[in-house]
Amino acid sequence: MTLPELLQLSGSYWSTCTLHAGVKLDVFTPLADRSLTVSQLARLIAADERGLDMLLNALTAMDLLSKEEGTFRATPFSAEYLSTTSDTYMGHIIMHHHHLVVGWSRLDEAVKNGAPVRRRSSHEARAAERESFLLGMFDLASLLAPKVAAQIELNGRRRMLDLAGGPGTYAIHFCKRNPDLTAVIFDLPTTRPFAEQTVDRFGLSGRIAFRAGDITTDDIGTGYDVIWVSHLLHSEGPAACAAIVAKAAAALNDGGLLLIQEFILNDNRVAPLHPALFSLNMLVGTPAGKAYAQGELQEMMKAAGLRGIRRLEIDLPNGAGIMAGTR
Ligand SMILES: C[S@@+](CC[C@H](N)C(=O)[O-])C[C@H]1O[C@@H](n2cnc3c(N)ncnc32)[C@H](O)[C@@H]1O
Repeated sequence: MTLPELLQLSGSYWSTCTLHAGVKLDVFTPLADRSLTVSQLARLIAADERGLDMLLNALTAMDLLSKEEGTFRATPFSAEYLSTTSDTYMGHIIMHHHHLVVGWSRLDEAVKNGAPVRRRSSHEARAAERESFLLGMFDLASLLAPKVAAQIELNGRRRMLDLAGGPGTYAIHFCKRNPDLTAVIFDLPTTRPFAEQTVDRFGLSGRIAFRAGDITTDDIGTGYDVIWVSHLLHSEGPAACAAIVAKAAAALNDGGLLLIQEFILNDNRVAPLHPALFSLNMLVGTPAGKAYAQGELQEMMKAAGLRGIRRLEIDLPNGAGIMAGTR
């Protein structure tokens, strides 16, 4: 690393906060299909003109707006991803990132005390935070689930459990891809409205049911041909994860397939970068969560009595990977 790169890294949260403010104030939606002056937009979103002028100029400097003759307009890119009117709006995940900033700013405390410094997104979030978290999961998973579902052979498998499935994005895409498949999304009771709305939007309410419960204490049912566990384990400590994997293995039919998607660390735990940082995200936000190394996941699956444990050859961003094992 060079010194300019170090200083750039240190101050890069300024750009992050500028993006978050733009999304939080929803400046992109009114600018998606027309140009407005600062005063016009300030009236529309009830903001101070001086502050908004600075924000819009900075967003223009960041290539998220264009400015011509004193009027601002969204770029085609920001109209596609940052306008609430777009089907590919990414604002929920950006607002989820925004809610995490306060916790990250106290990372040093979490490291000193080994304890979280913010509310847990899945269990303790306020309504607006829960919405950004769950719909943000939908934003992210929607980019990957069609590709994942296309690369995992589920021929002959009829019943899927999407364990901690959140809004059910993966259950939806696995069902779309496999016409004979039905699915159950298991998640906390507070997730139900988000999952049911999403499933309904895809016209799959007849094939995908929601089952409310806490994986650490409640029954998840039995008789599944495939169980998909995506981005759950990192929120729990090793003992709880081993218990979850064992519970999932026990809920499979003989020959059933367990699939675990996580941000997976190499066994020396210093790479890839995203899982290494994600571990810290779990430190600030959960009592015992962390990113797991591939060897740790393999051990949990082996201890649960699974066979044929392997990492699927599916190329995913951010160090994500999918482990598979058969009962
Ligand atoms: C990071 S999200 C992942 C959602 C989805 N699996 C995906 O990959 O898009 C984690 C999900 O686990 C759920 N969850 C966390 N702890 C849980 C628990 N103890 N019991 C049931 N669900 C839980 C959360 O509500 C959330 O929907």
